Amino acid sequence: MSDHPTAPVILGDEPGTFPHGVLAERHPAIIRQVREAFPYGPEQHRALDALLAGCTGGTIEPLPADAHDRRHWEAWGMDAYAGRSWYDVPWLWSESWFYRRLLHAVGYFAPGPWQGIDPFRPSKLAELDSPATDEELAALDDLARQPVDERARALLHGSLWGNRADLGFRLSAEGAEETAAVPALVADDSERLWPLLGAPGTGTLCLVADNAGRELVPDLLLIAHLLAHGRVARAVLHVKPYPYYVSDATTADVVDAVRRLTGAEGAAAEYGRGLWAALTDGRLTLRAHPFSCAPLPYADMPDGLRADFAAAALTVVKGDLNYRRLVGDRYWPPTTPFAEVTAYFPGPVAALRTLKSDVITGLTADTEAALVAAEEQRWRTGGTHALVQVRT
Ligand SMILES: O=P(O)(O)OC[C@@]1(O)O[C@H](CO)[C@@H](O)[C@@H]1O
Repeated sequence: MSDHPTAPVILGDEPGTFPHGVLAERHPAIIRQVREAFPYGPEQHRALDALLAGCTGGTIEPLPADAHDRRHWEAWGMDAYAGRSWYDVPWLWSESWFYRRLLHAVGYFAPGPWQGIDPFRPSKLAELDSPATDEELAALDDLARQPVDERARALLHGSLWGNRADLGFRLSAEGAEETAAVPALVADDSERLWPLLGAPGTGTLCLVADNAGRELVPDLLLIAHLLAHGRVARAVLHVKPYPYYVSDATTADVVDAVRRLTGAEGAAAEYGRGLWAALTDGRLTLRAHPFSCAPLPYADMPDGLRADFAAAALTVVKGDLNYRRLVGDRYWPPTTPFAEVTAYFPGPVAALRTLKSDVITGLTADTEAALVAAEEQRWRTGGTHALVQVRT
């Protein structure tokens, strides 16, 4: 990273910027949505009121002394940021902190009747049960007639564009439209991805999942296809240990998605049965590492997680937030080489992401110029562009 060692870390302190809008508007909207989703009691409403006041105008208050994960948060910077405004600490940190505090407010971690109740489950299920999901599953019957490699390419693109289905993003992206002036894919290394899987039937694919529902389903279809055709021997799917960024996938969401597939008809059901069998016989394993909800970049990952990624032939990292964590949540010059900012990653890595925040690396100067000419800086956050970037 020699050329760009000091790209500024993104904070949320500047009114009018995307990060400020997330803290000042998106988080209050999420609190409203969660209040409406469940008949929470007075204690939870009071805690949500306090969170609303704190996250929009207050300071960071440490977790209670008996919080089960206090040790993690201490290691992740809680004591250093305590007493500071949510807007003045790294935006990545304050966003993660918001979801941790929200779960505290609704009693997600405390022993009692609300323990383990995902406040985002109603919206996740609504999406999984939607007619749009039916249509996507029905389309798999046509895809089944394509050659195996074509199917792999189509499923990769399904997984990529599935990342637009992010329920938090949709809270603030009404009206985002496709634009034809510049290509939808701002970087496309997808043909470099396949050889990294190694000799058929030998390698392990790690997939770091992002959203549940209409993103997780195509992620699972891609894994099912690669396993069924012996393209990889094993797959490891990393999910979140607790609800996060509204629609991020947890183990419960994987189970819901696989059941949605097995309960469908035709090719979709076949994929579902393949996934069920792979989970049962250990070819597909799930991981829910605490660091998956950490407010830090992957460059700071602990050794256990590092070993997991090091053992994979390829790690596919899905989505916008994971991209921010992969390259570092900084205002990089857009032409900063992706390979440089991911040089620390312990093995080959591919990012599949639709662009929903300011962070970007690995563009050519021509692509950046075309994007700016057509859209000024809106291409960074509109969710209408995507990328596939690979570091071998
Ligand atoms: O990671 P995902 O689901 O693709 O996107 C998450 C997201 O909606 O949330 C963040 C802002 O809160 C942004 O990084 C991005 O826009």
